[in-house]
Amino acid sequence: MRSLHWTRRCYQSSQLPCAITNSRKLLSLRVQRHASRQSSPGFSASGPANPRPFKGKSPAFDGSKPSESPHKSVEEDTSAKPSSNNILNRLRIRPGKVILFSILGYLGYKVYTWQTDPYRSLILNSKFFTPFILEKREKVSSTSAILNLLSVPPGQNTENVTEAWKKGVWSVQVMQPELQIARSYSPLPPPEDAEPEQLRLFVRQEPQGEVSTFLHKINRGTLVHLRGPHLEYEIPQDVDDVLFIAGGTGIAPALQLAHTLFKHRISSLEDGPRLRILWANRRREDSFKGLKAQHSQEAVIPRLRGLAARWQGSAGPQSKEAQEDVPAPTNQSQTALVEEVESLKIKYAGKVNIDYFVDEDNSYITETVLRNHLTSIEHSLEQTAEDQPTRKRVILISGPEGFVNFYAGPKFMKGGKEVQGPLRGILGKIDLRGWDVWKL
Ligand SMILES: Cc1cc2nc3c(=O)[nH]c(=O)nc-3n(C[C@H](O)[C@H](O)[C@H](O)COP(=O)(O)OP(=O)(O)OC[C@H]3O[C@@H](n4cnc5c(N)ncnc54)[C@H](O)[C@@H]3O)c2cc1C
Repeated sequence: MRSLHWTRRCYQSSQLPCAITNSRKLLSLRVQRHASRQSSPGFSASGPANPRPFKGKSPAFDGSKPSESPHKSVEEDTSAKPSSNNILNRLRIRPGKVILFSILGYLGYKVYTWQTDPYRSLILNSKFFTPFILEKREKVSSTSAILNLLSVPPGQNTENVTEAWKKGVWSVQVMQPELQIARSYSPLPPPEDAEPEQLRLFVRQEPQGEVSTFLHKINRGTLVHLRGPHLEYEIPQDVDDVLFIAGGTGIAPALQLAHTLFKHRISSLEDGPRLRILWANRRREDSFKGLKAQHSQEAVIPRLRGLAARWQGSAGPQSKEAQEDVPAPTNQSQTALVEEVESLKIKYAGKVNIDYFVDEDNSYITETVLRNHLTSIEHSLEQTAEDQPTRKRVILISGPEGFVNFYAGPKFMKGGKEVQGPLRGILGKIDLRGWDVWKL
């Protein structure tokens, strides 16, 4: 401000040489001010101003390291704590690229594990639901049908299903796609000419039952999703006698067991174990043209009528519509399932025995019936085998929950798992002497 004042005074007095001298003074003053700003105390709060402000060497000019620069204190402070950005900057990698490569790497890993997952090639697996196509549905009675399912795509690995057939009784879960709920079903043994990728389910349609109704309503060609196999009972290798008490669709595991015992376990029929099946149905049509029930005389006892109602459990009475659907017995042929059951007796003559019981005919599996069967098995063994005390014997019960409870007592949930629970019911009253019992 002082120099400007001088300059103005000089012009006002028209003293030009004075003005030139003042301008020179002003210019030199400005240069000094600029120099002092360059060596500003802002860089060094307490230290003296740079004694050689214009002669200071810039690293850009002489190639010396940043530490030799007059501005080094600031640069050292920022590089002392390297941030991830600094590292990426030094490596010339942009964060966007890192994210992109991470996603690509993850997707690559997923594709690799999916390709090499042993479950992927299996027809069925216990982890995921896999698709099958409904090829055929054969009506067995007014309420039940056999569904033929084929795995898609064909040619998949059937190893685990073959293994399940060798072990014993197993099931698959079927998914109802809209409600996303699943129920268990026991596949029927494959017929002689069956494709390995084929599974057959014997399903009774429960009134208001979600999954069973879905399976009875879908059209041929519909995809059905299955998960399994789930082993329900591994048949002991050394079993000699099996008594199988089956209620309704509970015949499916009995046929599985026969398949395992006689198809996979024995080298000759003579060495094979003996299987006796007691099959109870509510309605005549379910086992029509099976052998006449042997115990119908004692079934006339009125008390027994109540027993059937007890094991029928949750299914409740048949609807009027369903009753009208029942074909007249005189026009009926042997059902597909009875045919299969009967064929066992022919194929494995002397080893397999089947008795039918029908509520409508007042024939029931009573305590007396059970006692008689157990006695007759023991009696026949006395005549055929000397080592009978060492024989391995098993009683299996399969059917609706009420049926199993009625004969052997309920199963329990323990620690999130289903356990057998104590033996109760009719079998709980009988001295079983060496027979093991398994509730399915
Ligand atoms: C290991 C295993 C193997 C099996 N194998 C077979 C097999 O081979 N074949 C077979 O047919 N079954 C089999 N079952 C039974 C099967 O899993 C189902 O329980 C059966 O099909 C009924 O299922 P759902 O979904 O149709 O009936 P759900 O919907 O579960 O209904 C069950 C019952 O409750 C009643 N109910 C449901 N909703 C209502 C309502 N709103 N009001 C009143 N009542 C109602 C229905 O009437 C029905 O009787 C097996 C079960 C197990 C555990």
